[in-house]
Amino acid sequence: MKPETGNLNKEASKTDQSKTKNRKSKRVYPAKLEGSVSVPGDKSISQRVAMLASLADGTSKVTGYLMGEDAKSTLSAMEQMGAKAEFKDDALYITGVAGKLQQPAEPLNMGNSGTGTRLLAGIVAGAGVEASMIGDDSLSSRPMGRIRHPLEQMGASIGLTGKKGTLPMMIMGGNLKGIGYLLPMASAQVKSCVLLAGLFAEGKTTVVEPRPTRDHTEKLFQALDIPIEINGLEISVQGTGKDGVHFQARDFTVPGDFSSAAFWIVAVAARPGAELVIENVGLNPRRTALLDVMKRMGADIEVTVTEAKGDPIGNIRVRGAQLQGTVIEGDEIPNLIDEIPIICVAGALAEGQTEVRDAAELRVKESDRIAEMVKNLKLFGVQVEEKEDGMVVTGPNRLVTPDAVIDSHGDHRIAMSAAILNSFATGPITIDQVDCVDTSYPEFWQHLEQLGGKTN
Ligand SMILES: O=C(O)C1=C[C@@H](OP(=O)(O)O)[C@@H](O)[C@H](O)C1
Ligand SMILES: C=C(OP(=O)(O)O)C(=O)O
Repeated sequence: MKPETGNLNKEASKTDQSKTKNRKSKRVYPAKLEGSVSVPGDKSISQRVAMLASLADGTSKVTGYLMGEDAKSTLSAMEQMGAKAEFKDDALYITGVAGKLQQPAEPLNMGNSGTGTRLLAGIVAGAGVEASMIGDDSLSSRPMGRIRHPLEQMGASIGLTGKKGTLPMMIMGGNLKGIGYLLPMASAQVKSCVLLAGLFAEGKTTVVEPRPTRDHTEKLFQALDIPIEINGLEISVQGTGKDGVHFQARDFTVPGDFSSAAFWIVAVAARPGAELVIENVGLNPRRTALLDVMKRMGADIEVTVTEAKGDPIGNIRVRGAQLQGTVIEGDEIPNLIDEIPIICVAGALAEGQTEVRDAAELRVKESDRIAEMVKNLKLFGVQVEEKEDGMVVTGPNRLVTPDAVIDSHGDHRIAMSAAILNSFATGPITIDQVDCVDTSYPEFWQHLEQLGGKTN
């Protein structure tokens, strides 16, 4: 995609086919990683901004938008429904449809993005446009029944034509009514889907979460003056019903993605003598539980807040140490859900046991992240025991690069975790299917080299 053109549709429809057929691989060498880096824009926030700015009345200037595949797919889908997106002077300008989405002429191709699919399903159902959604192999194996259930309670009709409640998905909505919904799992995607549908519905929609999850949707509603009430785990939005959705465009700054920073935090925290600064990272407290875990494990971490208005943004300084094992469970899990693969790498290097519990959701991410991490850790000689809802890693382990190819199974976080794992090992490793890294962190390999790594 040429950022200048702003027309993302054709690119998005290309992503899937090329993703499954084009199995790019990377050879990654052991290295001491250190220095300073600035990670690209937050994936969760970028996608929510794309959706809300596309619904708004007027043009929003967005700085720091993630140019990763997931954020591009979501923006393309919004363009297919009438929004205009244009890149100019390093910023993205989105002109919204003032609440009136157009019927897309073609299926919305969501690529690899669970967030894009589930959140946008709520908007599409609420807005009453008829649309179908498709995605790549990984996305087409992920559960969508979790959004069908509440959306159908609100009055939409959701067809899932995949074998097991999976994509392709047909959405027919409109004239929704507000509901009260107790979320069966801690999922910011399901919460956001219901709140976004609720925005269009007649009456009030309330969701209750079992554990606190990332609150970017709520924060963006507040920033856009969309009435929302938050009482602990209970969140309500007043739907506009027949009056239609109306809110004014505004400018957004997307901070660096903490989940991308996590790879470098662990790479340095687990290596005594290494030092790193990561700049301009989003520090929303529902995203940064990894920092608490790393501190518990003995890492030396210093956070400097550079922007305190709204969600804090800041710099993270990490100094490496010999880590100690810890237990990660309960309410902490949703606030580090995407960081668990890389936490398991820290566990392999830590003294004693690192135990991950209550994380069965990992089995329905871009891959089964429990099974894939256990398999990869074992290949490197790590002592690890798989559990239904997590794993127990016993360390410290001397990591030996296996004489095997690591398959990412199309999962960006598995590919990046394997690269960091091997940075502590004995020789070069080949990681297969690395193109998935572009979904969240297209600059990852370049940054790995900038920090002293070697790849080819
Ligand atoms: O709402 C979001 O932006 C996300 C929520 C989480 O998924 P779940 O809601 O499925 O837990 C997370 O894993 C995903 O990377 C992004
Ligand atoms: C699970 C993830 O993303 P999504 O669900 O949006 O595909 C992730 O980025 O780790």
